[in-house]
Amino acid sequence: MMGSGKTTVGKVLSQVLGYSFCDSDSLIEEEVNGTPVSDIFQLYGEGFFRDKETEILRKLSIMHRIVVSTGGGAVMRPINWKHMQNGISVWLDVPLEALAQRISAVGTKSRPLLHSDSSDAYRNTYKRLSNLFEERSEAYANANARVSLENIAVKLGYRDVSTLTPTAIAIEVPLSPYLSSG
Ligand SMILES: Nc1ncnc2c1ncn2[C@@H]1O[C@H](COP(=O)(O)OP(=O)(O)OP(=O)(O)O)[C@@H](O)[C@H]1O
Ligand SMILES: O=C(O)C1=C[C@@H](O)[C@@H](O)[C@H](O)C1
Repeated sequence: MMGSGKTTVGKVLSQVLGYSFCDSDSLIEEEVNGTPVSDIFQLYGEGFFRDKETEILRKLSIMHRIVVSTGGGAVMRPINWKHMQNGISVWLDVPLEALAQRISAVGTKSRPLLHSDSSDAYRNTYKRLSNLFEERSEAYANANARVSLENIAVKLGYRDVSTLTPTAIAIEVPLSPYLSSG
């Protein structure tokens, strides 16, 4: 989901593994001459963005030793799963309240599916995230692994998921069954 920390945690994970890191949104922006995602949506529409996203995921899927942060909506196209299944997919499951807090703190301008001029940024963001999550939760569950911030917080004895650092989250990604020791 948007704001779940895919980029932040993904970068830490790539450092731990000694892999390179790529953010699919950034690659799409580069391909459209440095146009920000929000402008791509506005100028060319979501369908254009989604086609670029699929093409970028296809290219990334043949690369090795790389951690990819995808856009939160990539899970909705079956063809994207075909590409993602060349690697190990991880669902970073963050409570919607925490997502809405993070996103409304920085504003929704760069996130076209959440943006509104509502005066109550938290409530608006929470409502839109809830709708998106309802549409997507089944698709997220296709991931090879789910990393639940709520579960990590309970395990570490924290009351609030916002106390969890990106490193504490990255080390909970259950990759050992997939990585060879050689
Ligand atoms: N564990 C964390 N603790 C505190 N803040 C965090 C944590 N993880 C991410 N953040 C903050 O939340 C915001 C969103 O994080 P990030 O950009 O990594 O998410 P994302 O899943 O890549 O989002 P998007 O898909 O919308 O680009 C950033 O401001 C980031 O600094
Ligand atoms: O969840 C989504 O659908 C999106 C997430 C962002 O990373 C971008 O890919 C775009 O804003 C759409």
